Amino acid sequence: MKVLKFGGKSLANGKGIHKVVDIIEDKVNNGELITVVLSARGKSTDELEAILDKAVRNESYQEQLEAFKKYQVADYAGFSVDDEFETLDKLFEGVSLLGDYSKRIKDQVLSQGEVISAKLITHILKEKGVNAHFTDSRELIKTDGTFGEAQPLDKLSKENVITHFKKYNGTTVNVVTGFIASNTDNETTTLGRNGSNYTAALLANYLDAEELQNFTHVSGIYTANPDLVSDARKIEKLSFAEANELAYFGANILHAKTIIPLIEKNIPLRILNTFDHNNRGTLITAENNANGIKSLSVLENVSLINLEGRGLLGKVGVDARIFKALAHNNISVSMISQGSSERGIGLVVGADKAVEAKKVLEQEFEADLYKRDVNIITVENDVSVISIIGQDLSTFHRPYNALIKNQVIPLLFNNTVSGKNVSLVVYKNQLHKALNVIHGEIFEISRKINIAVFGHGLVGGTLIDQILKSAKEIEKRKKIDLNIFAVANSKKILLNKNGIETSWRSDVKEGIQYEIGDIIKFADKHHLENLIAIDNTASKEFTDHYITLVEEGFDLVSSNKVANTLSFEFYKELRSKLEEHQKQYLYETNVGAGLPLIDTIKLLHLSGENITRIKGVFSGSLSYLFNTFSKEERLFSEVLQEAIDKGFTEPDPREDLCGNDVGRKLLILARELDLSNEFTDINIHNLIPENLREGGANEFLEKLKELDLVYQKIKSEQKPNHVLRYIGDLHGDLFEEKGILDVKLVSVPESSALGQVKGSDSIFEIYTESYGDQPIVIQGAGAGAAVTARGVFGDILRLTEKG
Ligand SMILES: NC(=O)C1=CN([C@@H]2O[C@H](COP(=O)(O)OP(=O)(O)OC[C@H]3O[C@@H](n4cnc5c(N)ncnc54)[C@H](O)[C@@H]3O)[C@@H](O)[C@H]2O)C=CC1
Ligand SMILES: N[C@@H](CC=O)C(=O)O
Repeated sequence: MKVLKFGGKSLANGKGIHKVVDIIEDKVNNGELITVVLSARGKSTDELEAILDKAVRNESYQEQLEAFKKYQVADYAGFSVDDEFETLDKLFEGVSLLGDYSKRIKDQVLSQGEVISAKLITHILKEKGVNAHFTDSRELIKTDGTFGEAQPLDKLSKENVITHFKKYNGTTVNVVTGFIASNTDNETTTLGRNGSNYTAALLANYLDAEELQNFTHVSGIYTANPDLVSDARKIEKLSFAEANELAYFGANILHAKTIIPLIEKNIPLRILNTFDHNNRGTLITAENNANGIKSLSVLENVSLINLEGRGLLGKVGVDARIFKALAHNNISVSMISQGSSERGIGLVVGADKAVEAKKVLEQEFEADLYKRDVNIITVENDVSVISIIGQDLSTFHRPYNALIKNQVIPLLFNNTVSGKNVSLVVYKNQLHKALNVIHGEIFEISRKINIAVFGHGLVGGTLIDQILKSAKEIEKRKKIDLNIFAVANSKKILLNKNGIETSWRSDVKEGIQYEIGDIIKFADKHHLENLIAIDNTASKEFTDHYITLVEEGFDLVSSNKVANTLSFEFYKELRSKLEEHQKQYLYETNVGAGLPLIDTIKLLHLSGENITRIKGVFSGSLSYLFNTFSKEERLFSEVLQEAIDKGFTEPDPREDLCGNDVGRKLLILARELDLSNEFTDINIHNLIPENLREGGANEFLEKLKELDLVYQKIKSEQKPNHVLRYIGDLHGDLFEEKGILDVKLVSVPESSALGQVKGSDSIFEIYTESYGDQPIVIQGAGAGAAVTARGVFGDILRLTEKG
């Protein structure tokens, strides 16, 4: 015999109830021996409770009661539950008159939900020719007299069940009311919330059932609640011990007490979906899983009570007093954690008990509060407990670090000594994000990295295309899901929590106006984790948002060099904010575009290698300009225009020509060596003649030809076999506070290392103490959207590894 239990959602009007009847019919037609246990339909129990509350306040409840009745008989001609409705009318009338009701009355009211449900299904089954028998569990399950949470009297109940099932057996399908029972005076009692599951487990136990099938609206037990974690996976098999842990820690389709009767008789429990009944669901048996399972469960309606006081230090019996006082008032503690100094003790209790718990503790510790041994007892209401079932402390650092990185700081955590379970208390408004972060970490599911791209010009646009093109491959190889949820220019933003599409260029035109706070709110609203902001602008204004972004949990990647070349004070402030919030800032493309320069210098410096000088052609655009102009008989303005058209220059090419861009790169390298130079310390040879320095970029571009004569003269005045190069040179005593930074145009022999540089290549000569006169040379394309975007992409991937 199999016991089938159907929950309220399965029995709701519409699709649900038909599915339930189909499942029962199918089993009967297959010759299976079954017993059916039912909950009240839809939200009937909650509705009956709500009507009761109105009645006791002497408010009008008739309309709600009529709606309840209508729902129960809807579409079922010939089905009558007049007796139950009459009972309800009388009970509500009495409660309304008295302005009071007892738990006994409440049990009588609520029990009608199950009775109506079982009667209806019996009626429908009979109409379909199934030999169904309505079975009122009050005649079978006998309990003690604790109304609202009665305990079954096993011996008596078992005898009743066996006698009943001897009489109604064979092809008869007993349709049993769940949740309700009666005491030895035959008064109605209930088994507490989730009581229908308990009824089913008791019947399975008494009847030595082969399996208990619990039909719900979900397809089994998941690694986390799928409503909160979209990547949650179904668990195929669980042991009772694991199920028990899950049940205790809030997996609301399991309840600890329902498992015990099954464990006793080794009866497998299968969690199934009424709406997808071909799915095999989750099977729970006595068999232990070799690898153990991991799952996240949540207790949402809890409060955190904190008892704080210096005087608790070393005092014996403080915990005992807490537990005794709370237990005396029937308040259960689901979690406790205390500092080794015993100065603070945190307890988790049900949210509905928090006020009472605080009062009880204040009474218990009245004298200690007076003596200031206890300073304060506080209640934090908006919290939830996440339990990582199957987790021990050996690998807990991974989800924990991920939480901190995502700015979810647990208020309290504890673990079990035996068994595997770590629980954390987090603020409720961070629950969704916390679950997703932990889930992504503990399962080998792709870790989602949520990226906001600011600036979608040459570099930004190329980067977005590169990411979209490689995202699938990266997910396959590295289990990282790169999700671009925002693309913005200075005015408009395109937002999509599930990631932008390849049509982003046209979509962004339809974007909305925004302020930086809107992106932060968007990320918060959609619980986006592992946030990275990418700055592909050349804007000073945008760098004003860096600190806010870091404070709001974003890592930063930037091709924009401005932030690293503002005042040294800002440079330090940004780094201290990054440290404070455990965020990263990567900017490999700031010097040398896609070349691995910053990383190399950082490593050399960190490993104690003394760098004595860095010299070279730092600008890709000016490299192209002078390499080409020196070699070919062409106009300076024509070659310059070519460098602009190839995307080598800054958005405003004057930034290259005036030396600022090379100056910035030099300053960035100097600061990597812990020098505290300011931009004003750089000696820059400005390539723009003074008469062309005023006015806007467009005006300048119209006058490019005026540069031709100037540079033709410089070119012709060189020594033979010499070429022009625009170089950066960081030298001086680099162990002092500041180095010497020069940016200048030089004429060098064509045969020298600098003289041989080609195309838009940059060359960096790094002199160190160990390498002596032979510098480490890094050379390659120093500008261009594709190489730069690739460098930014590299920084993003580096960040995902650090995470
Ligand atoms: N082109 C190259 O070879 C290299 C460029 N870089 C850096 O890459 C950055 C981007 O360069 P390009 O793509 O060539 O410039 P671009 O002019 O093509 O693109 C810049 C984009 O930033 C947007 N923007 C400007 N202010 C903004 C703000 N406040 N908020 C949001 N968006 C804003 C603009 O609307 C534009 O879409 C620059 O900082 C540049 O120095 C770095 C290394 C090499
Ligand atoms: N404009 C810059 C681009 C890279 O930083 C250059 O020419 O090098």
